[in-house]
Amino acid sequence: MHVKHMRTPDIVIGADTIVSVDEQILEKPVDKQDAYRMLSRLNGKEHSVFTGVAIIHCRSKDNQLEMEITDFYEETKVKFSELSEELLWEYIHSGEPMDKAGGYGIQALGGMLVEYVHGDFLNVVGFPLNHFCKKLAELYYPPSKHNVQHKKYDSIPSVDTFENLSDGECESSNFTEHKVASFTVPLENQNGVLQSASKLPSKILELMDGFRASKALFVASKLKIFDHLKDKGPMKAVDIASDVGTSVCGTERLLDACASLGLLEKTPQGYSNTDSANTYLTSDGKYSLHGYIIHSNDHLWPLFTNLESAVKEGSRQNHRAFGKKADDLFKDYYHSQEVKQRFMAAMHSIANLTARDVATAFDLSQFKSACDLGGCTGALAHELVQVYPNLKVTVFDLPEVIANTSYFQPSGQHTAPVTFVSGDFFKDNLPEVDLYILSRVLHDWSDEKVHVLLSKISAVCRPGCAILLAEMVLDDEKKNRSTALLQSLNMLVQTEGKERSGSEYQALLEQHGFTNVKIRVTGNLLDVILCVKA
Ligand SMILES: C[S@@+](CC[C@H](N)C(=O)[O-])C[C@H]1O[C@@H](n2cnc3c(N)ncnc32)[C@H](O)[C@@H]1O
Repeated sequence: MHVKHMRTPDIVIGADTIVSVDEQILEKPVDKQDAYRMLSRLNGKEHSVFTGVAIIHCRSKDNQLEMEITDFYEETKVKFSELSEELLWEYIHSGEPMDKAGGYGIQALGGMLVEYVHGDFLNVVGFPLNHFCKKLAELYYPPSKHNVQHKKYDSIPSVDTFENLSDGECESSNFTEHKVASFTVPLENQNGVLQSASKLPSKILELMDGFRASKALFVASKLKIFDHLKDKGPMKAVDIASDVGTSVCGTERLLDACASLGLLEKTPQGYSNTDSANTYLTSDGKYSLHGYIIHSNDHLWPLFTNLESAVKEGSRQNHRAFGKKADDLFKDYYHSQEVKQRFMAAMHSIANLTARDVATAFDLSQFKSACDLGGCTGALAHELVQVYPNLKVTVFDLPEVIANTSYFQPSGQHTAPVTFVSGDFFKDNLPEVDLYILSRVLHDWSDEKVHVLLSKISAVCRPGCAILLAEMVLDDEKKNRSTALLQSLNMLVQTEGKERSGSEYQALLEQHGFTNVKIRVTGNLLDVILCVKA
């Protein structure tokens, strides 16, 4: 680009921090409910998005041009993806700010909300640098038609006009190298006429790539790359490889893949964690998903490899994936300390992420005692006693689990009201309490076993006492967000249970004398059902 021939202009950028969507100007951070409502309205529609209002003063000297651009609106059309609650909440929980240029973080996780951009991608990100540089270049050296190439980028989101500003001299500018990593061939033929690109089934291609993307995330997590980069400045691939003990060429490719997926930031100085990698992918954060990612890699991946057999046979595939068939999945998990620890860490990470929404879905302040049956590490129990300081919570789980809970206890927290009791909820006596909690427990079991468990609870539960279920609740047509329906496949490959609809849970509960069944869809990974013993 020709800008390098001129003096550095004196540039003032104004109002760059306003993002306006449908004449709604977002100047302040919005809370997640507002964000949810606002984004829901964009579902599957095309919208004009105006961002990056620039006021530019260029002083000229020595025969160079003086320029002032005050009105620099550039209209860009953005098509928002078919938004599912799952996507929205994933995004909202990512903590991406809503209040500044690039307001919905389109260059990072926000990109998943957007199907395509007509116009200038950078304009949606914030200051329309692309157009600014183009205008400067035009003013100094009007471009010949052949210098303008049209490219199609397949990064998220798809962008249909992202002009190449290079003139050949700067073809490998940092920008083209780092921000726009993947694209297909130029679409202009020799006559300067755009060839029509065949319409790509982007959704399908994305799904075909999905397993590679998952595996890249899993391997980077296993190698603790996100831990390694936490709280550090950018690092070069060669240094990361040497610290982690991996090959330089393999590490570089993995890091580039992670950067393209928005998990890492890549700059000329090296690779660093994105904010969401720091929050969710390092192993020690409160909301770390590390445990579940490792479980997904080591346990779920081999099971999903046998999905075809699971579908043909309609049953779990532990014997094919791991060469043994235990009576139930928990015997599989608890046969070795390593597998048990991994499973508990996986449960712990999801429980931490969901506990606040589960605990607050209903007002539980009337209950004085609760028992979290199959409560595992006690993550939900600890959240409950934070929210309801007068509630005493007992975590009831198999002896192998209870013996292993100390590792997962929060430090520096008042933990007195949570107690741990070991037992088998199918066989042993259950504690007498006001509220029985079953979080991700019923989905592990067949209707037959669910009846056994519910009848045991019903027998010990006094009138007015209650059951709280936390599960991914399907809707009656089973047309939920994909997370829930993929979770259904998860249950098929590894358990005798299944995800159920609200009506199915209601019918099961009512058969055991529980009435007034209320369902709250939280928007988090788990929904909540409360019912009372008549
Ligand atoms: C899918 S995990 C859910 C853990 C936790 N409630 C959560 O939501 O994170 C199921 C839990 O049920 C426990 N469990 C399975 N069978 C059990 C039994 N017969 N008696 C007591 N607990 C059992 C498991 O050990 C495990 O902790």
